[in-house]
Amino acid sequence: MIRLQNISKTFGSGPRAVTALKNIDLEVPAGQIHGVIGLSGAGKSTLIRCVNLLERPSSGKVHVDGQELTSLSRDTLNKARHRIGMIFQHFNLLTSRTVFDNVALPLELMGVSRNEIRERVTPLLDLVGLSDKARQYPAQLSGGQKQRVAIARALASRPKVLLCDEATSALDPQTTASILELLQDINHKLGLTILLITHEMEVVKSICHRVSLISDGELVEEANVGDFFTAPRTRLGRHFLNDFLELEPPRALIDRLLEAPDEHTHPIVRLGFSGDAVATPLISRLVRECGVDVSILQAKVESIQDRTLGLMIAELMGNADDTQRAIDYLMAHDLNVEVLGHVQRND
Ligand SMILES: Nc1ncnc2c1ncn2[C@@H]1O[C@H](COP(=O)(O)OP(=O)(O)OP(=O)(O)O)[C@@H](O)[C@H]1O
Repeated sequence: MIRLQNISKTFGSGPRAVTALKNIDLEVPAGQIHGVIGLSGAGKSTLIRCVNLLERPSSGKVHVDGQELTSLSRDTLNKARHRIGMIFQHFNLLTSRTVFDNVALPLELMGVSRNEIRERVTPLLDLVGLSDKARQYPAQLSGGQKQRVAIARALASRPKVLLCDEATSALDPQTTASILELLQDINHKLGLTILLITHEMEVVKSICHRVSLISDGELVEEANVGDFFTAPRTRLGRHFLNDFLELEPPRALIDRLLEAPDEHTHPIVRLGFSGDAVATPLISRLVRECGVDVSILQAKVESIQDRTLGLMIAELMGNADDTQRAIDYLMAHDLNVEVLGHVQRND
Protein backbone atom coordinates (compact mmCIF):
# COMPACT_ATOMS: atom_id res chain seq x y z
CA MET A 1 0.00 0.00 0.00
CA ILE A 2 2.93 2.33 0.76
CA ARG A 3 6.32 1.92 -0.89
CA LEU A 4 9.17 4.35 -0.43
CA GLN A 5 12.05 3.73 -2.82
CA ASN A 6 15.45 5.17 -2.08
CA ILE A 7 14.09 8.39 -0.59
CA SER A 8 16.56 11.13 0.32
CA LYS A 9 15.78 14.64 1.52
CA THR A 10 18.17 17.54 1.92
CA PHE A 11 17.07 20.93 3.25
CA GLY A 12 18.94 23.97 1.98
CA SER A 13 22.17 23.88 0.03
CA GLY A 14 25.86 24.58 0.38
CA PRO A 15 27.64 24.39 3.72
CA ARG A 16 24.40 24.80 5.68
CA ALA A 17 22.57 21.95 3.92
CA VAL A 18 20.90 19.44 6.27
CA THR A 19 20.40 15.91 5.04
CA ALA A 20 17.29 14.74 6.89
CA LEU A 21 16.76 11.41 5.06
CA LYS A 22 19.25 9.11 3.37
CA ASN A 23 18.25 6.33 0.93
CA ILE A 24 15.12 5.21 2.75
CA ASP A 25 13.36 2.06 1.53
CA LEU A 26 10.14 1.17 3.29
CA GLU A 27 7.15 -1.00 2.41
CA VAL A 28 3.87 -1.16 4.28
CA PRO A 29 1.41 -3.80 3.05
CA ALA A 30 -2.34 -3.08 3.03
CA GLY A 31 -3.99 -3.35 6.43
CA GLN A 32 -0.78 -3.14 8.41
CA ILE A 33 0.05 -0.72 11.24
CA HIS A 34 3.68 0.25 10.82
CA GLY A 35 5.54 2.38 13.37
CA VAL A 36 8.67 4.43 12.76
CA ILE A 37 10.54 5.22 15.95
CA GLY A 38 13.60 7.39 16.48
CA LEU A 39 15.16 10.02 18.66
CA SER A 40 14.42 13.72 18.25
CA GLY A 41 15.84 15.06 14.99
CA ALA A 42 16.25 11.57 13.47
CA GLY A 43 14.04 12.47 10.49
CA LYS A 44 10.67 10.95 11.47
CA SER A 45 8.49 13.95 10.60
CA THR A 46 10.30 14.49 7.32
CA LEU A 47 9.82 10.83 6.46
CA ILE A 48 6.08 10.74 7.10
CA ARG A 49 5.56 14.08 5.32
CA CYS A 50 7.30 12.62 2.25
CA VAL A 51 4.56 9.96 1.97
CA ASN A 52 1.89 12.52 0.95
CA LEU A 53 4.48 14.92 -0.50
CA LEU A 54 3.85 17.61 2.12
CA GLU A 55 7.62 17.43 1.89
CA ARG A 56 8.94 16.64 -1.58
CA PRO A 57 11.87 14.19 -1.47
CA SER A 58 15.11 15.40 -3.08
CA SER A 59 15.32 12.00 -4.78
CA GLY A 60 13.54 8.65 -4.80
CA LYS A 61 10.01 7.51 -5.47
CA VAL A 62 6.85 7.36 -3.36
CA HIS A 63 4.17 4.81 -4.23
CA VAL A 64 0.81 4.82 -2.48
CA ASP A 65 -1.92 2.38 -3.48
CA GLY A 66 -0.13 1.57 -6.71
CA GLN A 67 0.39 5.16 -7.81
CA GLU A 68 3.80 6.85 -7.98
CA LEU A 69 3.25 10.30 -6.49
CA THR A 70 6.40 12.29 -7.27
CA SER A 71 5.70 12.31 -11.00
CA LEU A 72 2.03 13.43 -10.76
CA SER A 73 0.69 16.82 -11.87
CA ARG A 74 -0.67 19.08 -9.11
CA ASP A 75 -4.31 18.17 -9.89
CA THR A 76 -3.73 14.42 -9.97
CA LEU A 77 -1.64 14.65 -6.80
CA ASN A 78 -4.48 16.47 -5.02
CA LYS A 79 -6.83 13.65 -6.01
CA ALA A 80 -4.32 11.00 -4.91
CA ARG A 81 -4.08 12.76 -1.54
CA HIS A 82 -7.77 12.01 -0.88
CA ARG A 83 -6.63 8.43 -0.35
CA ILE A 84 -4.12 9.54 2.30
CA GLY A 85 -5.46 10.92 5.59
CA MET A 86 -3.18 12.54 8.14
CA ILE A 87 -3.37 13.46 11.82
CA PHE A 88 -0.95 15.61 13.78
CA GLN A 89 0.37 16.06 17.31
CA HIS A 90 -1.48 19.37 17.77
CA PHE A 91 -4.67 18.30 15.95
CA ASN A 92 -4.72 21.31 13.53
CA LEU A 93 -8.48 21.93 13.84
CA LEU A 94 -10.12 25.15 12.67
CA THR A 95 -11.19 26.93 15.86
CA SER A 96 -13.98 28.91 14.16
CA ARG A 97 -15.73 25.76 12.90
CA THR A 98 -17.85 23.32 14.85
CA VAL A 99 -16.84 19.69 15.23
CA PHE A 100 -19.24 18.74 12.42
CA ASP A 101 -17.91 21.45 10.11
CA ASN A 102 -14.29 20.52 10.80
CA VAL A 103 -15.01 16.96 9.72
CA ALA A 104 -17.02 18.22 6.74
CA LEU A 105 -14.24 20.52 5.49
CA PRO A 106 -12.36 18.08 3.23
CA LEU A 107 -15.68 17.04 1.69
CA GLU A 108 -16.64 20.67 1.02
CA LEU A 109 -13.28 21.17 -0.68
CA MET A 110 -13.97 18.09 -2.82
CA GLY A 111 -17.32 19.59 -3.87
CA VAL A 112 -19.49 16.96 -2.15
CA SER A 113 -23.15 17.99 -1.79
CA ARG A 114 -24.61 19.17 1.55
CA ASN A 115 -26.82 16.08 1.82
CA GLU A 116 -24.02 13.66 1.14
CA ILE A 117 -21.79 15.51 3.60
CA ARG A 118 -24.41 14.94 6.31
CA GLU A 119 -24.67 11.28 5.37
CA ARG A 120 -20.92 10.82 5.57
CA VAL A 121 -20.02 12.97 8.60
CA THR A 122 -22.70 11.62 10.96
CA PRO A 123 -21.42 7.99 10.96
CA LEU A 124 -17.83 9.23 11.27
CA LEU A 125 -18.70 11.17 14.43
CA ASP A 126 -20.36 8.02 15.67
CA LEU A 127 -17.26 5.96 14.85
CA VAL A 128 -15.01 8.26 16.90
CA GLY A 129 -17.55 8.52 19.74
CA LEU A 130 -18.41 12.21 19.34
CA SER A 131 -22.01 12.17 18.08
CA ASP A 132 -23.09 14.37 20.99
CA LYS A 133 -20.39 17.01 20.30
CA ALA A 134 -21.27 17.81 16.66
CA ARG A 135 -22.29 21.41 17.39
CA GLN A 136 -19.47 22.21 19.82
CA TYR A 137 -16.29 24.14 18.99
CA PRO A 138 -12.72 22.82 19.42
CA ALA A 139 -12.13 25.12 22.42
CA GLN A 140 -14.88 23.22 24.27
CA LEU A 141 -13.15 19.84 23.80
CA SER A 142 -10.41 17.94 25.64
CA GLY A 143 -7.17 17.02 23.85
CA GLY A 144 -8.37 13.45 23.29
CA GLN A 145 -11.69 14.67 21.87
CA LYS A 146 -9.86 17.09 19.54
CA GLN A 147 -7.74 14.21 18.24
CA ARG A 148 -10.95 12.20 17.66
CA VAL A 149 -12.31 15.07 15.54
CA ALA A 150 -9.02 15.14 13.60
CA ILE A 151 -9.28 11.37 13.03
CA ALA A 152 -12.88 11.71 11.77
CA ARG A 153 -11.76 14.54 9.46
CA ALA A 154 -8.87 12.45 8.16
CA LEU A 155 -11.31 9.63 7.38
CA ALA A 156 -13.86 11.85 5.62
CA SER A 157 -12.39 11.37 2.15
CA ARG A 158 -12.41 7.56 2.71
CA PRO A 159 -8.63 7.20 2.58
CA LYS A 160 -6.81 3.89 2.29
CA VAL A 161 -3.85 5.14 4.30
CA LEU A 162 -3.70 7.09 7.54
CA LEU A 163 -0.49 8.92 8.47
CA CYS A 164 -0.10 9.72 12.17
CA ASP A 165 2.54 12.32 13.04
CA GLU A 166 3.18 11.90 16.81
CA ALA A 167 -0.61 11.73 17.21
CA THR A 168 -0.55 10.93 20.94
CA SER A 169 2.51 12.91 22.05
CA ALA A 170 0.43 15.80 23.43
CA LEU A 171 -1.91 13.50 25.38
CA ASP A 172 -1.77 12.00 28.88
CA PRO A 173 -1.23 8.21 29.16
CA GLN A 174 -4.90 7.33 29.64
CA THR A 175 -6.07 9.45 26.69
CA THR A 176 -3.17 8.07 24.63
CA ALA A 177 -4.44 4.55 25.33
CA SER A 178 -7.98 5.45 24.21
CA ILE A 179 -6.75 7.08 20.97
CA LEU A 180 -4.53 4.07 20.21
CA GLU A 181 -7.52 1.81 20.79
CA LEU A 182 -9.54 3.91 18.34
CA LEU A 183 -6.78 3.68 15.71
CA GLN A 184 -6.66 -0.08 16.16
CA ASP A 185 -10.45 -0.24 15.87
CA ILE A 186 -10.35 1.76 12.61
CA ASN A 187 -7.59 -0.50 11.30
CA HIS A 188 -9.78 -3.55 11.98
CA LYS A 189 -13.12 -2.15 10.86
CA LEU A 190 -12.02 -0.25 7.76
CA GLY A 191 -8.88 -2.25 6.86
CA LEU A 192 -7.01 1.05 6.87
CA THR A 193 -3.23 0.95 6.48
CA ILE A 194 -1.58 3.08 9.16
CA LEU A 195 1.92 4.55 9.15
CA LEU A 196 2.77 6.33 12.37
CA ILE A 197 5.83 8.03 13.73
CA THR A 198 6.56 8.21 17.41
CA HIS A 199 9.33 8.47 19.97
CA GLU A 200 7.34 6.31 22.40
CA MET A 201 7.89 2.55 22.58
CA GLU A 202 4.52 2.24 24.32
CA VAL A 203 2.79 3.29 21.06
CA VAL A 204 4.75 0.71 19.06
CA LYS A 205 4.08 -1.99 21.65
CA SER A 206 0.35 -1.25 21.84
CA ILE A 207 -0.74 -1.22 18.21
CA CYS A 208 2.02 -1.72 15.63
CA HIS A 209 2.57 -4.91 13.65
CA ARG A 210 5.96 -3.85 12.35
CA VAL A 211 8.47 -1.22 13.36
CA SER A 212 11.33 0.63 11.70
CA LEU A 213 14.02 2.41 13.62
CA ILE A 214 15.40 5.64 12.17
CA SER A 215 18.67 7.19 13.21
CA ASP A 216 20.30 10.25 11.70
CA GLY A 217 18.13 10.03 8.57
CA GLU A 218 18.72 6.32 7.95
CA LEU A 219 16.52 3.29 8.61
CA VAL A 220 18.82 1.15 10.71
CA GLU A 221 16.51 -1.68 11.75
CA GLU A 222 13.15 -3.10 10.73
CA ALA A 223 11.32 -5.99 12.36
CA ASN A 224 8.03 -7.46 13.51
CA VAL A 225 7.15 -5.86 16.81
CA GLY A 226 7.40 -9.16 18.72
CA ASP A 227 10.93 -9.75 17.35
CA PHE A 228 12.02 -6.17 17.96
CA PHE A 229 10.99 -6.28 21.61
CA THR A 230 12.55 -9.71 22.08
CA ALA A 231 15.88 -9.19 20.34
CA PRO A 232 16.60 -5.77 18.84
CA ARG A 233 19.53 -6.06 16.46
CA THR A 234 21.08 -2.61 16.81
CA ARG A 235 22.59 -0.73 19.73
CA LEU A 236 19.94 1.99 19.31
CA GLY A 237 17.19 -0.66 19.31
CA ARG A 238 18.54 -2.06 22.59
CA HIS A 239 18.72 1.47 24.00
CA PHE A 240 15.02 2.07 23.22
CA LEU A 241 14.04 -1.31 24.62
CA ASN A 242 16.06 -1.08 27.83
CA ASP A 243 14.84 2.45 28.40
CA PHE A 244 11.24 1.32 27.92
CA LEU A 245 11.57 -1.75 30.12
CA GLU A 246 13.58 0.19 32.70
CA LEU A 247 15.93 -2.75 32.87
CA GLU A 248 19.23 -1.06 33.47
CA PRO A 249 21.74 -2.35 35.99
CA PRO A 250 21.64 -0.53 39.34
CA ARG A 251 23.95 2.51 39.54
CA ALA A 252 26.15 0.85 42.16
CA LEU A 253 26.72 -2.08 39.81
CA ILE A 254 27.46 0.14 36.78
CA ASP A 255 30.16 1.88 38.83
CA ARG A 256 31.78 -1.50 39.53
CA LEU A 257 31.67 -2.79 35.92
CA LEU A 258 35.00 -3.48 34.22
CA GLU A 259 35.24 -3.79 30.46
CA ALA A 260 37.82 -6.56 30.27
CA PRO A 261 37.60 -9.87 32.14
CA ASP A 262 40.46 -11.44 34.09
CA GLU A 263 40.83 -14.45 36.37
CA HIS A 264 39.35 -12.50 39.31
CA THR A 265 36.12 -11.37 37.60
CA HIS A 266 32.62 -12.66 36.80
CA PRO A 267 30.53 -11.57 33.80
CA ILE A 268 27.32 -9.57 34.25
CA VAL A 269 24.84 -10.50 31.54
CA ARG A 270 21.51 -9.15 30.36
CA LEU A 271 19.29 -11.97 29.11
CA GLY A 272 16.24 -11.63 26.90
CA PHE A 273 14.11 -14.69 26.27
CA SER A 274 10.81 -15.41 24.63
CA GLY A 275 8.74 -18.26 23.24
CA ASP A 276 9.54 -21.70 24.68
CA ALA A 277 12.47 -20.32 26.66
CA VAL A 278 10.12 -18.42 28.99
CA ALA A 279 8.53 -21.67 30.18
CA THR A 280 11.77 -23.70 30.34
CA PRO A 281 13.73 -23.89 33.63
CA LEU A 282 16.88 -22.79 31.84
CA ILE A 283 18.61 -21.21 34.79
CA SER A 284 18.49 -24.33 36.96
CA ARG A 285 19.68 -26.42 34.00
CA LEU A 286 22.48 -23.92 33.42
CA VAL A 287 23.59 -24.31 37.02
CA ARG A 288 23.57 -28.13 36.74
CA GLU A 289 25.08 -28.48 33.26
CA CYS A 290 27.69 -25.72 33.28
CA GLY A 291 28.72 -25.78 36.92
CA VAL A 292 28.14 -22.06 37.50
CA ASP A 293 26.10 -20.22 40.10
CA VAL A 294 23.70 -17.52 38.98
CA SER A 295 22.95 -14.44 41.03
CA ILE A 296 19.80 -12.74 39.66
CA LEU A 297 20.11 -8.97 40.07
CA GLN A 298 16.92 -7.89 38.23
CA ALA A 299 14.17 -9.73 36.38
CA LYS A 300 10.78 -9.13 34.81
CA VAL A 301 8.31 -10.69 32.42
CA GLU A 302 6.42 -8.54 29.88
CA SER A 303 3.59 -9.37 27.50
CA ILE A 304 4.15 -7.80 24.07
CA GLN A 305 1.11 -8.46 21.88
CA ASP A 306 0.95 -12.27 21.58
CA ARG A 307 4.50 -12.82 22.87
CA THR A 308 5.85 -13.21 26.37
CA LEU A 309 9.22 -11.69 26.98
CA GLY A 310 11.46 -12.45 29.93
CA LEU A 311 14.33 -10.18 30.90
CA MET A 312 17.01 -10.61 33.47
CA ILE A 313 20.27 -9.10 34.61
CA ALA A 314 22.44 -11.70 36.30
CA GLU A 315 25.96 -12.39 37.50
CA LEU A 316 27.39 -15.70 36.27
CA MET A 317 29.64 -17.04 39.00
CA GLY A 318 32.34 -19.55 38.16
CA ASN A 319 35.73 -19.81 36.46
CA ALA A 320 36.27 -18.27 33.02
CA ASP A 321 35.76 -21.55 31.12
CA ASP A 322 32.52 -22.37 32.92
CA THR A 323 31.01 -18.90 32.59
CA GLN A 324 31.85 -18.87 28.85
CA ARG A 325 30.25 -22.31 28.55
CA ALA A 326 27.18 -20.93 30.33
CA ILE A 327 26.95 -18.01 27.87
CA ASP A 328 27.28 -20.42 24.92
CA TYR A 329 24.59 -22.63 26.49
CA LEU A 330 22.17 -19.71 26.81
CA MET A 331 22.84 -18.57 23.23
CA ALA A 332 22.32 -22.12 21.98
CA HIS A 333 18.88 -22.01 23.62
CA ASP A 334 17.98 -18.86 21.65
CA LEU A 335 18.37 -16.39 24.47
CA ASN A 336 19.53 -12.92 23.60
CA VAL A 337 22.69 -12.58 25.67
CA GLU A 338 24.50 -9.30 26.17
CA VAL A 339 27.61 -9.14 28.35
CA LEU A 340 27.35 -5.80 30.13
CA GLY A 341 30.79 -6.06 31.74
CA HIS A 342 32.61 -7.84 34.51
CA VAL A 343 32.79 -7.47 38.28
CA GLN A 344 35.46 -8.48 40.77
CA ARG A 345 34.71 -11.79 42.43
CA ASN A 346 34.01 -11.62 46.14
CA ASP A 347 35.22 -15.15 46.92
N1 LIG B 1 12.18 22.77 6.89
C1 LIG B 1 13.39 22.42 7.34
N2 LIG B 1 14.49 23.16 7.03
C2 LIG B 1 15.71 22.79 7.43
N3 LIG B 1 15.98 21.70 8.18
C3 LIG B 1 14.94 20.94 8.53
C4 LIG B 1 13.61 21.24 8.13
N4 LIG B 1 12.78 20.29 8.63
C5 LIG B 1 13.57 19.42 9.31
N5 LIG B 1 14.85 19.80 9.24
C6 LIG B 1 16.02 19.10 9.83
O1 LIG B 1 15.96 17.74 9.43
C7 LIG B 1 16.35 16.88 10.48
C8 LIG B 1 15.21 15.89 10.76
O2 LIG B 1 14.09 16.63 11.30
P1 LIG B 1 12.69 15.94 11.60
O3 LIG B 1 11.77 17.01 12.09
O4 LIG B 1 12.27 15.14 10.45
O5 LIG B 1 13.09 14.97 12.81
P2 LIG B 1 12.15 14.22 13.86
O6 LIG B 1 12.73 12.87 14.04
O7 LIG B 1 10.74 14.31 13.43
O8 LIG B 1 12.39 15.08 15.17
P3 LIG B 1 11.35 15.45 16.37
O9 LIG B 1 10.97 14.16 17.02
O10 LIG B 1 12.19 16.33 17.26
O11 LIG B 1 10.19 16.16 15.72
C9 LIG B 1 16.69 17.77 11.67
O12 LIG B 1 18.08 17.97 11.66
C10 LIG B 1 15.95 19.06 11.35
O13 LIG B 1 16.61 20.15 11.94
